[in-house]
Amino acid sequence: MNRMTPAHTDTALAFPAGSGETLLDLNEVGHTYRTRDGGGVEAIRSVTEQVRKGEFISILGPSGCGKSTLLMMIAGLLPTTRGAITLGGDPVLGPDPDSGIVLQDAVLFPWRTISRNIQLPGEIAGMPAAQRQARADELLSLVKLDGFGGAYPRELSGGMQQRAAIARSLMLSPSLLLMDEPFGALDAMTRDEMNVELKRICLEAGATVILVTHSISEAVFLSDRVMVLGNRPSTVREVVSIDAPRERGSEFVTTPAFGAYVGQLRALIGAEGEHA
Ligand SMILES: Nc1ncnc2c1ncn2[C@@H]1O[C@H](COP(=O)(O)OP(=O)(O)OP(=O)(O)O)[C@@H](O)[C@H]1O
Repeated sequence: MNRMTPAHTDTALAFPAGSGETLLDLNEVGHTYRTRDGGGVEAIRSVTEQVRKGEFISILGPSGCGKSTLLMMIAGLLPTTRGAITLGGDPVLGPDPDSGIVLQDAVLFPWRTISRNIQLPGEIAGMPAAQRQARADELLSLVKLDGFGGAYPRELSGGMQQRAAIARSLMLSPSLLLMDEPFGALDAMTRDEMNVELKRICLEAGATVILVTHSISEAVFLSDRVMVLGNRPSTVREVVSIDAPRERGSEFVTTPAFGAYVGQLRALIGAEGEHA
């Protein structure tokens, strides 16, 4: 299985979004939760979509429509009850080191230094110590935490902790990075800064990313394509391509194109959908 190679800036930037081969294939994927009374909650009815190597995809939709459910199925943390998912051509049947995941809470171990937190997936995978440390140093630099490897999580701000969590998710160079509201707990200004950073990190790492967010503006800022889900039981309402240069600075949000995409997505989601 091809793995994303870290920090190959030139290659990643020269590589236009979605020109690569299919990495992730969702084929009529659905999930119905079984309830204790023997009934069921159909969260996702049917999603069919292909994600190509190097793409950044956001999933938007009304609260409770099944965004996290879909992400957990892609991560192999929740089984599909309908359809099938393949990653790099292989069926997703359980958690796979080829998928890295970042959640709203950074979930760093407080008794481990930042470097040792970042190295954890490498330790679990049996990576030799020297190789782990070298990779952690590389990642600390990628997420601009040079010099903080020996610090403990409590010594870092929320945004810095999330950057450490992103670095940890990249430890095993996964093909796919899955993110569920990674900056949802941060204040608005830090969140904007983190989005600029995330865009840079993903382009430098050549990452393929699927992001669940409630924020329309975040989705437009970061994505090559935005998948809009409808109300539960969900299907894909529309997939909107964001036709803008892949390298985006904070000035992108002031452009008419940005405003037009935000308006289009807000109309698609409807009043119940979202905030920004
Ligand atoms: N373990 C469970 N058992 C039964 N129903 C569940 C379970 N987990 C989630 N659900 C239901 O499935 C639906 C989809 O939940 P999910 O968390 O995927 O939605 P979401 O779009 O991520 O929500 P939000 O935007 O509010 O975070 C919801 O109606 C939820 O109540």
